[in-house]
Amino acid sequence: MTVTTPFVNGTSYCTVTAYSVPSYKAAIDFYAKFLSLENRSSPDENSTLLSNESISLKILLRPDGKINKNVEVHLKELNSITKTQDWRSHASQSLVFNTSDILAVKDTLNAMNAPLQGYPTELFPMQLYTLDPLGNVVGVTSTKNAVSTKPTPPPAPETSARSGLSSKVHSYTDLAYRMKTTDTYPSLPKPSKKPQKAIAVMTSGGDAPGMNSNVRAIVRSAIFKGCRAFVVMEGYEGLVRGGPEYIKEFHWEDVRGWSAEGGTNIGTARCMEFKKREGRLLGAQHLIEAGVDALIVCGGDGSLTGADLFRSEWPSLIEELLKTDRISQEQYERMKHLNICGTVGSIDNDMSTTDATIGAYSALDRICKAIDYVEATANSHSRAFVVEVMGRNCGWLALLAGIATSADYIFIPEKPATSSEWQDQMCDIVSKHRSRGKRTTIVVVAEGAIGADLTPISPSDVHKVLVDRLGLDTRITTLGHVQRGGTAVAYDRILATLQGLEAVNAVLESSPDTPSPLIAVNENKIVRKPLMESVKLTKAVAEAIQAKDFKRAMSLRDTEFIEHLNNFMAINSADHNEPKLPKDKRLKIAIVNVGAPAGGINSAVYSMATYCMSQGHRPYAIYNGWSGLARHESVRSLNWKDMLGWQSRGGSEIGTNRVTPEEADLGMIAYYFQKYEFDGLIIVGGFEAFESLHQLERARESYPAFRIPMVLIPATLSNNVPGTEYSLGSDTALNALMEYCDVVKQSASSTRGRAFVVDCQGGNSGYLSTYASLAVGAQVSYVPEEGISLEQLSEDIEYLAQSFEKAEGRGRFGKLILKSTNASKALSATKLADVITAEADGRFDAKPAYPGHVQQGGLPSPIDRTRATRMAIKAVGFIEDNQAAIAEARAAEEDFNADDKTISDTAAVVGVKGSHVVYNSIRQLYDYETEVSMRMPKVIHWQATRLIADHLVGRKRVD
Ligand SMILES: Nc1ncnc2c1ncn2[C@@H]1O[C@H](COP(=O)(O)OP(=O)(O)OP(=O)(O)O)[C@@H](O)[C@H]1O
Ligand SMILES: O=P(O)(O)OC[C@H]1O[C@](O)(CO)[C@@H](O)[C@@H]1O
Ligand SMILES: [Mg+2]
Repeated sequence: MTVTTPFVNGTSYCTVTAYSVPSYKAAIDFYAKFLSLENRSSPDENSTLLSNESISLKILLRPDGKINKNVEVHLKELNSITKTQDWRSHASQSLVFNTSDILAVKDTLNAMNAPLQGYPTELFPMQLYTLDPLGNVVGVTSTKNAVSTKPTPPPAPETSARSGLSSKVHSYTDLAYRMKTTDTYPSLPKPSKKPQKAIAVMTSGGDAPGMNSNVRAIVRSAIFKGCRAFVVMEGYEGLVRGGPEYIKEFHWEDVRGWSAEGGTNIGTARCMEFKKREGRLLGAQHLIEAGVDALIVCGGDGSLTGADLFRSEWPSLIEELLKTDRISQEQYERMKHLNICGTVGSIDNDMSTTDATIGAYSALDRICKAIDYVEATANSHSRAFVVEVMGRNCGWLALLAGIATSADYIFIPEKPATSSEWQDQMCDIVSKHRSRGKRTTIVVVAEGAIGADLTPISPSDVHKVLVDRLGLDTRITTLGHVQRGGTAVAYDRILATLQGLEAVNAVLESSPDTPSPLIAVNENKIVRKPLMESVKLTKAVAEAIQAKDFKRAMSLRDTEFIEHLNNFMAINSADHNEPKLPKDKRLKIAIVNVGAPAGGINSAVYSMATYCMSQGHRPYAIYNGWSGLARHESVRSLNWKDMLGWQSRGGSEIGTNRVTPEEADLGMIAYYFQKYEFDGLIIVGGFEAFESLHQLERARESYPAFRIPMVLIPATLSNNVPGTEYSLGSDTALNALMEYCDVVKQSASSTRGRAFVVDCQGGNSGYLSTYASLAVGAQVSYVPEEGISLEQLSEDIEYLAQSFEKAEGRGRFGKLILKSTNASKALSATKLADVITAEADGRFDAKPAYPGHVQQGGLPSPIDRTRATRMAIKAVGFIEDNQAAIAEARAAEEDFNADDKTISDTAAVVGVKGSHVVYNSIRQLYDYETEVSMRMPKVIHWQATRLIADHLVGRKRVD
């Protein structure tokens, strides 16, 4: 090791270079120790890892004795300097090294001329550099040991348990780092006087992608909470059969790697016996025999109806079991109460009170991909396709697929029509589309589609009409079980995981008086709903349909379902029908994309424009962002035919760039706004779009043209726009990254002891890494909000090593480490992989992997497409609703007061917060809720998700 330490009293800088250090951790620790300023030391950006075993570290002090700002920022990256959680404080904090500190350094240096903690003296030659006030080196004095500029290799090890380290060095490393040797897995339940809870999970009904994530989360969370975890194999069939073959205890390792697997690994069935009391009686007996006192059922409406019935019957079932001596008095006493909880798993999305069921978005993904494929062949032949999708009693899949693929017509059970009505309607819209130049026709038919007289409508009925009445060359495609196949999309993995955790909490918290809960999701929030009422509501929909009370059926569906249906009808009719609004209410609305491309941007433009047309507004696109407008007057009114296919296309059809209005030319932009007489503006994009809205809002005082309602639809894979928990594109990116990780993980699994460090995009936001790590079950994720603390890194390496050790004999499992690019500028994924490999010391190795711009995704995910439609229509609604507020102010030229809250509220961000869609004024967001220099919201909504991701893989946090 070579250490050079230039400094003079009270002046410029102090450099430490440590070469050929036997271990990275040793180098850092040595460095910290020798400065005697553990809390203030850090390498700077020039830190280089020379090889697996060498590192160069440097710290700079400014002439005024303060640490250079870069270094300050860097402090959080390589050593959590102030041990504070608030990483942002580093950016503004000045850490002052005063003269006495520097003298202390000098003394320490001198003291270190003696062998330090096992390092031979010759490894620590030093120099004092004398600097002029500008920081130039004007003199060099060598200390006792002459400096060696060449890296000196460490001495050969004498004896060591770990190759490459001398025994002394080894002990130094261990001592200095207090290497964690504790088991990082949550401990299994310890014997306790209190009876341990035993929680069982089953999957039931049709399998759904994401069920495995649900089971994994329930098993691990139950164990983590000191309970025993059981699985019931084959759904209710397993309960009825009973015994250890069907009701099995599961351990932590039993669910390893399950997130990336489709279907359900614990089996499912449709069990007729459970529908009879005798079957349920057997089920109760078997549960009691296994000692299970809480049951979590992951299934659809049928399964949860069964669960609800089971719980309500429980007292009478156990009474009977006791009376007939099938259980003991003691078992009876212990099991007087059965806790039941539902996590809704079904591709149909047919359960009331939840926005989504586990598996529904995966099935939608399969459907949209299939329709996207069909679209190409349909276009080539100018054909019509009738696509049948699943959904026995629920049209959600057909409806959302209709929106996401801009299908021409859909059939859903909730909105039946008489035979002549649907035939006329379908033919009318299809022929209008055809006459305007559309070469393809896509009609989506839900499996449960019915006419007003309740007779089923089959794909061949539809086919016949398209052929007979319109003469279209028509084909039928029945997607069938392909829709349930494959691995879960990120949303389902995450939803299933979060619901699993909440289900365990719910059964542990519930008492005999609490109604059984169902774990639901409303917008972005996991919530508990009463199971019985949800089941009742769901049944009521089917009953209303049977009673031909379709209005009621629709009113019983979630408001989001109704919103989607109205949206579909509006964008589908575009300018083909008489506009809804009277002439005096019709507006000129502009849309512009700002920032990097993100999945769903085109869908937003398409939906905004078609919805505007249906309302009677005139939609305009500003091409190529603000610079396009300022330089080339790139404004065009959007017409329907030009946008064909945009709903499902990736990238940005109207072009985008990062230039803000002030950078482009605010004056010119205002001039064009005035020229085109825009009544409203929709900006779609990420942080630059956010900045743009802020600039335009602030410029209202000087430019009357901006005194119009303006709204931002957040769209960026970084998901860092203040005012929303969700930005368009973040789901597409998450899926792209997740699929990449699945592939890389598979490769890692094929090589013994292999981990991959995956470099993730997202700017200063760790959202993508965090959610991807939850979706793929990554062992570790590093994000900019936390940086990479050396202690944590050290802990993680040991934990990974243990984790590899534990996986031995249980099959091969590759491990993933997800690192946001900005989590550390010094440690790229490559360097991090090298450091980890060196520190793992032969126990495993790490390789870097760079998905890069693949993360922007190809085609937008169905979630991004359908949310884009929803947000675009909400954005147009915002512009309509705010006309009056701003029009008045506009008229009062003289006294225009941009600070008036009514006025400033007319420039807002539309976003999702918790369980609501909200509009937040840009002023409020920019002034109070944004860390502008970091391009981040002040409050990160997903902090808890990081802990959950860690918790589910058993990663231990150092602080
Ligand atoms: N009314 C009921 N009483 C008792 N058990 C029931 C009842 N309804 C359904 N079950 C049980 O739940 C199982 C699954 O129900 P079903 O086939 O309706 O699927 P599901 O849970 O609705 O899921 P999906 O619709 O996604 O396939 C049934 O096979 C049966 O064992
Ligand atoms: O796989 P099975 O038992 O044929 O059931 C098919 C049914 O299951 C579901 O996929 C889920 O309920 C329905 O959409 C479909 O009607
Ligand atoms: Mg069902």
